[in-house]
Amino acid sequence: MSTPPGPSGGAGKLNGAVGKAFPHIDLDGHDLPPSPAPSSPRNGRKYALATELVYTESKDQYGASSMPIYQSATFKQSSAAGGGQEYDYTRSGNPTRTHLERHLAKIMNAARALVVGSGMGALDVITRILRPGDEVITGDDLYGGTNRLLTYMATNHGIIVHHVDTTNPERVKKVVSPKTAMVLLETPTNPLIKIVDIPTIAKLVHDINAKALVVVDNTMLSPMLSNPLDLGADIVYESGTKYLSGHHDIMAGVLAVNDPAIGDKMYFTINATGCGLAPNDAFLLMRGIKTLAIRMEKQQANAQRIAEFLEEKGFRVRYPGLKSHPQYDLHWSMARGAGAVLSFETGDVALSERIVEAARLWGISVSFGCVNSLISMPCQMSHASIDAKTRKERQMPEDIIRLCVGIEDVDDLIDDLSRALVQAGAVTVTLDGFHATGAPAALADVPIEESDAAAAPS
Ligand SMILES: Cc1ncc(COP(=O)(O)O)c(C=O)c1O
Ligand SMILES: N[C@@H](CCSC[C@H](N)C(=O)O)C(=O)O
Repeated sequence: MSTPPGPSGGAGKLNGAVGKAFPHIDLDGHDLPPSPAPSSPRNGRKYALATELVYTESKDQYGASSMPIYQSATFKQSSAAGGGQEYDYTRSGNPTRTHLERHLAKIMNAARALVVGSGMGALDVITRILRPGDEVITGDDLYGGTNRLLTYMATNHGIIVHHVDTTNPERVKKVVSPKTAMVLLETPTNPLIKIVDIPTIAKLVHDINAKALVVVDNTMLSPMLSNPLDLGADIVYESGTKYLSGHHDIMAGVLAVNDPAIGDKMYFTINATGCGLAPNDAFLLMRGIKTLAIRMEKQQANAQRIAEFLEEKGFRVRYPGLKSHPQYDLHWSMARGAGAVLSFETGDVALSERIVEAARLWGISVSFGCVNSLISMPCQMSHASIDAKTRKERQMPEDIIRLCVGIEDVDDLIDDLSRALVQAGAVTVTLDGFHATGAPAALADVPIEESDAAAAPS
């Protein structure tokens, strides 16, 4: 199979990183979608992001090229009075964690970054800023765990949560009030891959209530593709379990801010509750970050090919790298890439289940952002904590299949998906290609190349 051009040429071309002198032109000379100018350097950032990801100035006394793991709970003090050392106890601070936090602050364009034990742990730290009676505005296509934590806060801690369609800034505007303490945004949303206009919402929220905090979950893009602090967010958090670490071998959560007062509040919570990231996990996260650019580039190129393949076959595909995405321009005005998560519908839950279970190379797992490709049914897996009634109200299709694309050979991924579609009965293969076999709305009617047909079971 030949490689089709990506979104406006070169899927996953990281223009901010690749062509910093010419931010709208990638090195192959393709025009790229409009994107914001590279963010202004902060925290001593001198190079393009791909370089900064691997570039660190370790203060290690032996010049170790990789920051050592300070696997120590406590640190010797030089005097009974405490001695004023930087570290006394790992819950309060640890050199490996500090090294990672400084590195993250640099790549997230933040004055300060903090790391905790998971993405949900990061959101928990943020929600502890809230007081009973505070109002939170958030989306109606929200990660299941985020929905669960906000529901818990509403039930047990007197927080009022408004779920609105955040893809429409006017809907957000209608509910912002002096009681609004926080506006929590995800973009692209998961699993419906809807795009939220961060700059417009941040401005309208701050214009109405300057004290309201705009919080962005950047898990779906990572700092490689977006820096929401530069788009008007007050707090950015992400699950480091995903793209940042990239290998599904740790859980981690990352927080980033520019306002030192918010940073101090969050640090207080981390020390007080003991949720800071352990040194060994900090080491692994730091190691993962160094390959973020190259992983992301390959994952996006693969995702683009797969999204185009499924769309060509007649499925309804949601991916911001496709020109058919209704918010394509908005996405590219805020981000430097489309990411590697896409979803598609079959029109039939049982058919979707059969496709998922027929895949071999694609692992049936929750999570995303890893080097391995994953397939899942969000309504039954990652978003199962949102009850069926709420899912229906929020128009989440029960049959939706989510693909989280890894770094494997893309033709192997497409062959495996083709075979799963055939085996599941979504399509049948004849000598002249794929033919729909079931309910028309559920099926793709697609000619495929002979090599794909050969891969399908008879
Ligand atoms: C968008 C999003 N935010 C936050 C989280 C929470 O991250 P973690 O699993 O690391 O707690 C997840 C997934 O779990 C997610 O998909
Ligand atoms: N059983 C877990 C599900 C985690 S979902 C992980 C990830 N965010 C995804 O979207 O796949 C839970 O209940 O939290």
